[in-house]
Amino acid sequence: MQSIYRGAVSDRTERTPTQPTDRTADTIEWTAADAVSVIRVPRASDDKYRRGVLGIRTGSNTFPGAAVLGVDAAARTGVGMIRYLGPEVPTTLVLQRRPEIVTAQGRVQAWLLGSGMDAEQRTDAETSLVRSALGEGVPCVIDAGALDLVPESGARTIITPHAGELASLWGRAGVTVERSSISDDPVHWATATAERFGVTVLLKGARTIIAGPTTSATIVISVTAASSWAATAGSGDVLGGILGALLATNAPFLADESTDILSRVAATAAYVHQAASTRASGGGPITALDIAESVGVTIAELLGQDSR
Ligand SMILES: NC(=O)C1=CN([C@@H]2O[C@H](COP(=O)(O)OP(=O)(O)OC[C@H]3O[C@@H](n4cnc5c(N)ncnc54)[C@H](OP(=O)(O)O)[C@@H]3O)[C@@H](O)[C@H]2O)[C@@H](O)CC1
Ligand SMILES: Nc1ncnc2c1ncn2[C@@H]1O[C@H](COP(=O)(O)OP(=O)(O)O)[C@@H](O)[C@H]1O
Repeated sequence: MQSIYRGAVSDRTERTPTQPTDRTADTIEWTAADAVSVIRVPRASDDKYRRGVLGIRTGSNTFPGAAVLGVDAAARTGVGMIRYLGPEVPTTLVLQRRPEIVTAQGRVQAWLLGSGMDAEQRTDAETSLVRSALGEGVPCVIDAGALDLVPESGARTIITPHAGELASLWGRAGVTVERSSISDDPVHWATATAERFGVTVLLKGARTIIAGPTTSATIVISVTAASSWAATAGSGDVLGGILGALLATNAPFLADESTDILSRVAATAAYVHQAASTRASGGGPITALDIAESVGVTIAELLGQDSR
């Protein structure tokens, strides 16, 4: 199996940061072989629970589509079961699209939280349900409208902001930073955020950057999109679903709270997302749902390239 260190150092930065980090980051570009090393193929001894159950609290009556997109992408990434536990409107739409989804509460191996939520419109009841998920001690993906709760999250958390959401996260912590500053130096800001908030950061963009919080794990990972057709509404909600499914299926390997593994899982989600976008696009325009629909065949092709 290829090492994550193969593919090597593309930019080594030593800088005086504007925020408290002095970490020197070696950035590697994630490869198909790296992604394959993280995708868990079901075995004869597996059943739906052994494969992993993903809990999803996403969507709102304002943004129900985000829930459908994330659920669809997670289902196509491959997971034993999805428990979708959201508001009424998205629940109806999710079940119309995917009757496989379970809407009853129960144990999960990972949570996907926040896509399609609006922190300012969230009810107290919804906030307390998200808090309760964060408090369960299972690995979590925090996206979009749950990012305000990052300071309350545990160690095994991956956050998936775009540059604007990351600027807001720092703003709430009392540090003003422009969205454009983050886009101009995503490696720095992903690293600084991971250290400041103690979470694994997947900073979205044409070049997605993944950084973990530990000072010992100095590797920062990049995933560079082959084209920009994926810059379309709901594309990030699809990424959240892919990541949630990969997190749930890798849950047995996350028990040691290794943040390095979280970075590998996050990078694989970004890789699968960009590969599925490329496959769906074929050089032309795509919708977010097109990306989700091509995830299964994209993973099959990745596994077919594996030389193990
Ligand atoms: N199908 C679904 O259900 C979908 C649901 N989605 C869900 O929506 C939620 C919000 O996520 P988001 O990333 O869209 O908004 P957000 O982070 O608040 O950034 C807003 C920034 O954009 C800017 N801006 C706005 N309009 C602009 C314009 N025309 N041209 C230029 N700029 C413009 C605006 O700037 P302003 O207008 O204030 O100057 C502000 O800076 C989230 O929960 C997500 O999951 C999405 O995934 C989409 C599909
Ligand atoms: N210029 C670009 N080229 C390629 N991919 C992009 C580009 N801009 C954004 N993306 C990708 O598209 C997705 C957008 O996510 P996000 O900003 O959360 O949108 P949404 O909230 O509409 O789902 C991310 O996966 C991001 O990496």
